[in-house]
Amino acid sequence: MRLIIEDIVKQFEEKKVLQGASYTFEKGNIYGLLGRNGVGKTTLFNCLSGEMALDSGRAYIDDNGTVRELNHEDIGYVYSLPILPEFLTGYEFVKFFMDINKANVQMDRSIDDYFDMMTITNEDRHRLIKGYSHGMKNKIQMLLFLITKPPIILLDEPLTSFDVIVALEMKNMLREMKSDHILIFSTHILQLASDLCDELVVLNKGKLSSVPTDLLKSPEFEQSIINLLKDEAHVDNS
Ligand SMILES: Nc1ncnc2c1ncn2[C@@H]1O[C@H](COP(=O)(O)OP(=O)(O)OP(=O)(O)O)[C@@H](O)[C@H]1O
Repeated sequence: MRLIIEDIVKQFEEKKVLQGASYTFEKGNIYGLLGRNGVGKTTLFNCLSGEMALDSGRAYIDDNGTVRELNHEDIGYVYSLPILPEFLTGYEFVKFFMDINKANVQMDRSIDDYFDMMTITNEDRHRLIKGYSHGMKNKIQMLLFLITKPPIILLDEPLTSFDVIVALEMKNMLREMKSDHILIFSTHILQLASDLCDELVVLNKGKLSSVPTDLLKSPEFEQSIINLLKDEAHVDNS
């Protein structure tokens, strides 16, 4: 399966953000989306998830030669600031989520199995979400996608709020999930990007371009990325 985006354009009044962004993402890979503050990473995710309309361009799925338009059910979106019902416990919310999705989803695990996978303690799962830390809320969002298994998962700077132990658990989980999904996450942490990603994609001047894979593990990685983000010309090659 591939997610193909072609010439996506999005602007806010006079502000041009995405200016013909094109890229092909493949199942089985983790992609790191890099770009300077305000370059349009969240805007790209909002366009792909259907939360924002594109001005022009197209996003579609090619599933072994069968082509169809992307729809919102294909996407799981982990927001950098999670939006969850704070008046429910984690357990109540996940139970509710499983109930409303039970017609479409294979329920092969119990609610507790999912909490166990996310290493959320028994005590925490029965506390109100209101008292959860940012990282715990992110975990709950991730948990929802373990249930519905959308083919494409977008993560907007998700791992920044996790402590080192949880970040490691999440990294391992993303690695385990990747064979069945396209995972794209935005980050400003270069170490995380080089550690976790199979491919790095840079958003600069409204366009997407790939970072050569041999750079990922090289000692010059950080400096090269910094040069790339400073370099205005490289986007013309995308
Ligand atoms: N709904 C909106 N209305 C007007 N302008 C917007 C809207 N959403 C985003 N923008 C503008 O579009 C540009 C891109 O914003 P976006 O949040 O996508 O950047 P980003 O790459 O995710 O940034 P950061 O790395 O700082 O999180 C910014 O200039 C932002 O102010």
